[in-house]
Amino acid sequence: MTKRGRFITLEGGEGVGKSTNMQYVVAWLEAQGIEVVATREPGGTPRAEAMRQLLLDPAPDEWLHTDAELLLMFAARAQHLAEKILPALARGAWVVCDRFTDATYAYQGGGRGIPAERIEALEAFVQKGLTPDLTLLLDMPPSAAKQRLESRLRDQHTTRDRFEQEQTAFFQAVRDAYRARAAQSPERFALINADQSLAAVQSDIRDTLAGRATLWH
Ligand SMILES: Nc1ncnc2c1ncn2[C@@H]1O[C@H](COP(=O)(O)OP(=O)(O)OP(=O)(O)O)[C@@H](O)[C@H]1O
Ligand SMILES: Cc1cn([C@H]2C[C@H](O)[C@@H](COP(=O)(O)O)O2)c(=O)[nH]c1=O
Repeated sequence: MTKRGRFITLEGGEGVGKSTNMQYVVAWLEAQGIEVVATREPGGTPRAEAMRQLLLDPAPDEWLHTDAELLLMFAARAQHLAEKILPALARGAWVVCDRFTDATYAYQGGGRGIPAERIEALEAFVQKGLTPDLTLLLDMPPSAAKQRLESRLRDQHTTRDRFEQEQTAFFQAVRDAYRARAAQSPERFALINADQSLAAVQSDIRDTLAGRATLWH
């Protein structure tokens, strides 16, 4: 019988380095001879990416109800799980995902103030018990991450999406919620100090991947 693959997620606020370090994680795992499926949320499949457009579109004259935002996050997740994540894990591939349900607890829970019980109900309905095997939480103060984000937006000539337009208090609440979740589940989370050189961050990530016994047994 094929052994189920592992599910690794990267989490953290805006601009902390998730996409940059995602590439590092994928390359490191592939160097160990592992088949890796790299993906992201919201999105990861064509229909889920269409939902991402609705969620991130800053459309200045329109608003999105917070309950609609929450439900769309889980609708995109249901599609992503069925079409991509679950089949990959079943055939033994490892899935590395840029954000997953911890982002919902942090942004819709911490940021928007939606009660955790409502998120838990949707999580149980959509995920049916699936949780990541390891979550790398890239943590740094939002003020420092904002500077990185702004320089990336300048370099890439892109504009802020709907979440990136939020104020400092929102991002502080997101960070607090992430840290609280990491403290509740230390066996799943690795808290990585993202406020250091890229080489130092990647060294911490490498040590975490190599040292997490639950991934390898
Ligand atoms: N440790 C680091 N030190 C300095 N700059 C970094 C570091 N890590 C990433 N960066 C730079 O910071 C910017 C943001 O990084 P990245 O896009 O990977 O963040 P992100 O968390 O994926 O952002 P988002 O939340 O918007 O998806 C990029 O320009 C990247 O090159
Ligand atoms: C999965 C998920 C994501 N979000 C937010 C967080 C970010 O602002 C965007 C995604 O953009 P990124 O540049 O790809 O990080 O979506 C959220 O609010 N809730 C979620 O569950």
